[in-house]
Order: sequence, then C-alpha cells, then structure tokens
Amino acid sequence: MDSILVINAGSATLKFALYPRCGDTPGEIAAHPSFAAGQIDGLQPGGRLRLCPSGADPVDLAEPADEAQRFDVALQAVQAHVAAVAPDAHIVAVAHRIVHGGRYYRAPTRLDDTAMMLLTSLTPLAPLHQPHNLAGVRALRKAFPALPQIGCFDTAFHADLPELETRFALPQALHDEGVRRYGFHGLSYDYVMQVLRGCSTRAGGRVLMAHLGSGASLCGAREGRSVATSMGFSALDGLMMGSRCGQLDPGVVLHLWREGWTEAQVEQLLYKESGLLGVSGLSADMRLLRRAADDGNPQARTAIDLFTYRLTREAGALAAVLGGVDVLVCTGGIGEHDAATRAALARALHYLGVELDGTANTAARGDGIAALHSAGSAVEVWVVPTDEGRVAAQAAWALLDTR
Ligand SMILES: Nc1ncnc2c1ncn2[C@@H]1O[C@H](COP(=O)(O)OP(=O)(O)O)[C@@H](O)[C@H]1O
Ligand SMILES: CC(=O)OP(=O)(O)O
Ligand SMILES: [Mg+2]
Repeated sequence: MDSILVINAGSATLKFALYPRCGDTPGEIAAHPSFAAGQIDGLQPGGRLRLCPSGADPVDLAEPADEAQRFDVALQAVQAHVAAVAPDAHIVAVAHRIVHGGRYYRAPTRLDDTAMMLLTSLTPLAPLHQPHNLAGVRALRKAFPALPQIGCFDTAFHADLPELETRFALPQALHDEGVRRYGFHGLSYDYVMQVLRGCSTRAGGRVLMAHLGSGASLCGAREGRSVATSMGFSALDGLMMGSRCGQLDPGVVLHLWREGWTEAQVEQLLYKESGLLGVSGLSADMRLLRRAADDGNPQARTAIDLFTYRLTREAGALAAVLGGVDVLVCTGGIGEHDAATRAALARALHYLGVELDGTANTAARGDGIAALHSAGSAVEVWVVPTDEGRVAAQAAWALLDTR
C-alpha cells in the first residue's frame, strides 16, 4: 500500500507515522487511520533513547558510543519498526513538519538543497525547533536518497493573515526585512478546521482555537482562515508554555543584557527555563503540576493559575479581533486531556456566552472529538485531538499528485 512517512523531529523526541493514500481529493481528511506510529524519546544529549510505539510497550535502544550518532540510532530504530509492523507498506515520500517557513514558503515544498539553505537561515527564529526539524530532514535524505522529502510548515496556515495582524510597531524597513508576525501550530489548526467543518454548522463563523501543548498558542479564524494568532515572529510570543515565557515586555531583555547576561543565556532562559517550569520551579508537565498543586505545592498552583490567567487574557484579545466567538476548540496535550484547564477557560469566557456541559467536559480525556457545550451555551465548545501528521501527509500527497 502506498504510504507517506511523516516525521516531526523535535529537540527531545522524533514522532513518526505512516499514512496511507488519503483518497482522491487533496485537502480532505480521509478516515484511514495512520499506522506504525510512535515516537523516539531521549534524543537530547544525555537522554535515554527509547522507541515508544503507539499502543505497545517502550523498548530501550542501544546508546551510541558517540553523542553525534543519536539521530542515526533513532532513525534506524524507526526504519526497523516500520519494516516489522508494516512490511507491506510502500513508502513513496517523507513529509516533515517544519515550524518556520519564514517569508520563503507559504505552501508545502520539496526539500532540495536550496530549500535546506533557506530554511537553515531561519534557525535563529525557532532555535528550539528548526535545527531539529532540519536534522531530521538531513538524516532522512541520507537514509532514503531516492525518496521525495517534503516540508510542511507551521507558518503556512497563517500566510494570509491580515496586514495589520502581521505588523509590529517597528520601522517599515524591519517589516520589509521579515521582522513580522508569522504564527505557528498551523498544521494543527488546519486539521482542527477540517474536523470542525465535518461536525459544526458554525465552522465558517468566528472560531477561536486553543492549541495547548508543550508549545501553546491561540488562533482566531473566520471563514476557516487564520485572521489572528498569539505566536509571532518566533515561537516565544503569546501564551505561557511548558518552558517558554510567552508574551514579555522587551524591556526585560534589555534589562538582562545590561545586567551582563549573554545572548545564549537569555535564549536559554526564555525558551527552556521559563513558563510552567520556570514559575513552578518543578516541571513543564501539566500532569505533574496538577498532582503537586493538589498536594498543596504553592508554586505549582501559581504556575497553573498564571497559565490560565494568560490564556484568558490572550483569548480576550483574539475574541476582540474576531468581534465575538461562535466556536471555541481545545486541542494539544493540555487542551485534549486537562478538563480543569478547559473548565477554567470556559468560566473566564462566560461573558462571551461560553457555557460548558460539566459532565461532557470531565468525560473528555483525549479519546476523540467531543462537543462540550451545554444546551444553552451561545458558543459551541469542542475538543479535537489534533493530528498534525495527517495534514502533512495530505499536503505531501497533493504535491506528489500535481507533479
Ligand atoms: N492527561 C493529561 N492531563 C494534563 N495534561 C496532560 C495530560 N496529557 C498530556 N498533558 C500535557 O500536555 C503537554 C504536552 O502536550 P503535547 O501536545 O503532547 O506536546 P508536544 O508539543 O510535545 O507534542 C504537557 O504539558 C503534558 O503535561
Ligand atoms: C511551534 C511550537 O511551539 O511547536 P511545539 O508545540 O511542537 O513545541
Ligand atoms: Mg506540539
């Protein structure tokens, strides 16, 4: 069976899945489940390499003698796993999630040498993601030189943001150089919109989507298109995240520089030591923080409260831009599983007409698409488990088919 291998390479994990041909209409969600899916954990230096197949027990991988070979070991494990569980699969291309397409790419593209050079130049804008995304591409190009490698960009869904939404209040010359809002999590928002069109009559209205995972952002859509989003030039802006600060007065950065912090130290602080982790001093993992807060840890409680507060604040800003909200959708690890975060957000947005069905909300634990609004709610509320890989696979099929 012809299939696309989708790779989402991050700093610590490499997620993979095979997607069979998605039917004849490019851009439509096909019902075929993905298969041979899973992730490799422990890619960070000093991590413990493990293959975690979906629905099966994790398997420890032999640690390479040389740190530089971690990626190669991971890829060999992916190849062996895919060959073992899907021996009949015929991989026709590899699709990669790449967070930043910058000004260069508004649509999926073949990853040739020129594309790799342009995308590498965007690394400073997404230091937590882009180098790992591209390392994945390089390794896959080496492992499968005959296969087309296709890049699918988080920024593409936001490519037609209204001009004002893209602007910072900086001189025109900087805007023209590309210092502007791009927006991220686009594969996820694209997927959510496709699902919503199948289950809500209001999908063409004012839709507020909350992607709450390790990285977190909001997107406001009208007629299915992104009109506002909380992430900006880099994947730092907007909501508080697992270890990223979100919106921050740039004066703080100037202050740190005056205090003698180096660029590398500031980058480390903003991307890796802030957010839920920084505020709690404990963890970037919402599950762990919930348990700690329940056990009376005050810093864990503050981190969760601040996460919710910042979510409320940004949601209000996007609702104002949309002129109200018809549909609210939660996705990402926290959005899909954490009923308490959804309940807190719904309470905060009661003024917009959001009212949850408490039983439906508590029951929704990441196991499927569900409506969460009460019968009297003016706003529909949905939880949609995201599938960034499926959108990447669809895009790759569409690109292959138009050649
Ligand atoms: N059952 C759960 N309850 C609360 N939070 C959860 C649960 N499962 C996952 N999460 C949270 O989801 C976040 C990771 O989201 P995810 O979308 O998987 O991230 P990534 O961007 O790495 O793919 C973590 O903060 C994790 O704690
Ligand atoms: C763009 C981004 O923040 O991605 P992730 O949520 O995968 O970290
Ligand atoms: Mg994510």
